[in-house]
Amino acid sequence: MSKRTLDAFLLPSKRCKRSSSPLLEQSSESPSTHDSYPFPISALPFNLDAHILPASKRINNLKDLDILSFTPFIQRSASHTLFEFLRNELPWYRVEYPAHNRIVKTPRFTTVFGIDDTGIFAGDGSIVENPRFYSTQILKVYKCTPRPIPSCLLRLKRYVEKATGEKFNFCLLNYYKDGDDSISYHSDDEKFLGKNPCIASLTLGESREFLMKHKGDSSVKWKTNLVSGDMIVMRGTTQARWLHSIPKRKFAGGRINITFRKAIVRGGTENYNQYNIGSGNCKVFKIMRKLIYSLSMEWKADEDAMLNVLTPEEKPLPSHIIDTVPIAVIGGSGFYSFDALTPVAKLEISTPWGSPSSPITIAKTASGTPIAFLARHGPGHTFSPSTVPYRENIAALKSLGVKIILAFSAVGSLQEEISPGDFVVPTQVIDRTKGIRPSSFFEDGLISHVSFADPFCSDVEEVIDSVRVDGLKIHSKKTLGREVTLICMEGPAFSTRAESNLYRSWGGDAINMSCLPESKLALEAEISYGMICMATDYDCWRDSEDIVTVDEVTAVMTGNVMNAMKILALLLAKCERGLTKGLGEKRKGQMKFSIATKSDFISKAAKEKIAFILPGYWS
Ligand SMILES: CSC[C@H]1O[C@H](OP(=O)(O)O)[C@H](O)[C@@H]1O
Ligand SMILES: Nc1ncnc2[nH]cnc12
Ligand SMILES: [Fe+2]
Repeated sequence: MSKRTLDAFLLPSKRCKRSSSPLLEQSSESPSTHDSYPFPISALPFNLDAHILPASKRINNLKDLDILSFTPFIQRSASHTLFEFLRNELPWYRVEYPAHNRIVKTPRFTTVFGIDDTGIFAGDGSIVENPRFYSTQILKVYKCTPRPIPSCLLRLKRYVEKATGEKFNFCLLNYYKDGDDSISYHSDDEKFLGKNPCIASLTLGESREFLMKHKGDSSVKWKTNLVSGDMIVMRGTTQARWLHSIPKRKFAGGRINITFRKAIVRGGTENYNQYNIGSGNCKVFKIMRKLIYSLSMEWKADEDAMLNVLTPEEKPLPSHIIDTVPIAVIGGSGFYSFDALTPVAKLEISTPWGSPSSPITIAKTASGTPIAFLARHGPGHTFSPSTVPYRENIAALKSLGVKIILAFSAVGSLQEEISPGDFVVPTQVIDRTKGIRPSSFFEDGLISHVSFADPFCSDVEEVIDSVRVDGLKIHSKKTLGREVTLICMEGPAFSTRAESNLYRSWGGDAINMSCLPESKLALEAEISYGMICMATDYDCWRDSEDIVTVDEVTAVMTGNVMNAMKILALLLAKCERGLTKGLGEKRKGQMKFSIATKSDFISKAAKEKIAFILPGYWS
């Protein structure tokens, strides 16, 4: 099985005939290795030859400005796949360095590869003097350890060199993880680049504004919106006479910028490594990369899902969400962010009931379906199960047009056969919350009594029950041959032994604290809601050594992330396909049978408020 990220998995396979120009898989080249790399860097698993567009436009109508603009240089959809690949495969650094008695924190991730013109890498990775270098300098040991350009970036460098007629020896990359990351006004005019350096800058991922102003006259300005796949080449006196910046931008998703440069002397290598790798460790993305790597190595394709994903469109992702978002994922304990798909926006939504637990992240699958992600307890787990703003969460998702919710939850097992690490798909709930959570959208003289006989949408339940992951036990109506009952308790303390045994005597299979009122509110909002539970412990009914602790819940959850991601990839593909066949429509229009209050008695304010989740009922 070839190596795939979640995005790549959702892209059409070679067998999918509907794709006009898919990224063809490249014959398997080994990863690049070097003593200076923190881990081997994968080769490009796809061939970009058919996705390079070398036509450019020259912009030199302002004084001292000379820019070649390629819009785009790499076709849009291929550029997003490349973004995902580089974000996951490269070692990224958040460099901090001392300057003027303070610590400067670089507001973006960076990484750099290359060596200045005085040195070259020999076949064994050692550095030798460049015989073509005309200086009489004798190669001294570098203070830093230069890193050779890995094969994935060498391929890109060759495309760029061919299109520009220039030669480069460095790839310096910036990763702006979201709109809070930025770079202030500067110019790339270091002496070690020589006079009038040529710098090629390639954008991948989210679009960002690129601002330029003249050094001598700041009223002379130029700006452009750099979209994924675009490349600008700054030449001539551009660096000497102009400054450029990427300002912060609210709600922007991730963007990678690759600059190709040519350093002439050794000082260039020292400088680039000091400011873009630093002396710290590469954090965050190394960990994520490992997770995705091992996940994709073990990947077993769901053939059905593979053949039915839609062709990705050849258009840039919009910087703001204009489409509706049909599918949402709610992450529970231990599942606070959704990194496997590229985020395209972060939305702060306010509802008539207030704000949700966290900003809602929007990502898109390869076929372009937007997916919303919301962390139930907040990104830092700051809401207890009793204080989660459930109404705000469901209302915010509904306002985006969400039809299907896939809700994840960490649960205790109440049955011997459900071991920690197993997944459970509940079909029934017993409410053991204490009435302190607002559990209905209907108030203020607008009364509704909806049937909660089926707390989960049977269509979504069926989809969840249809996916299987090798080595993972899933307990469901199908495997157990009966209803699967979840107890939802108030908490925050876990149950007493007497309670735990009582729940077992009631036929409880699993226990959590957060299914309610979430599933009830989803029903009121006519959203098809299903829950995927991950068993983390045996609660306290079994014997004294087995008493549940948060540490245990977190540890099991951490070990389970890979299974959650695998299930999620399959579920998203199935739900996406299901949308075209009516999945997510089952509860539509159902609420009209539940409203008890006569229309004339409902206040205008109450109608307006409820229209946020049920638009059109009284319009
Ligand atoms: C952290 S242990 C108890 C906590 O875990 C579950 O959270 P979630 O359902 O959001 O995964 C359980 O419901 C409790 O809120
Ligand atoms: N034993 C337990 N009881 C309630 N909620 C839980 N979430 C995870 N384990 C749990
Ligand atoms: Fe720059």
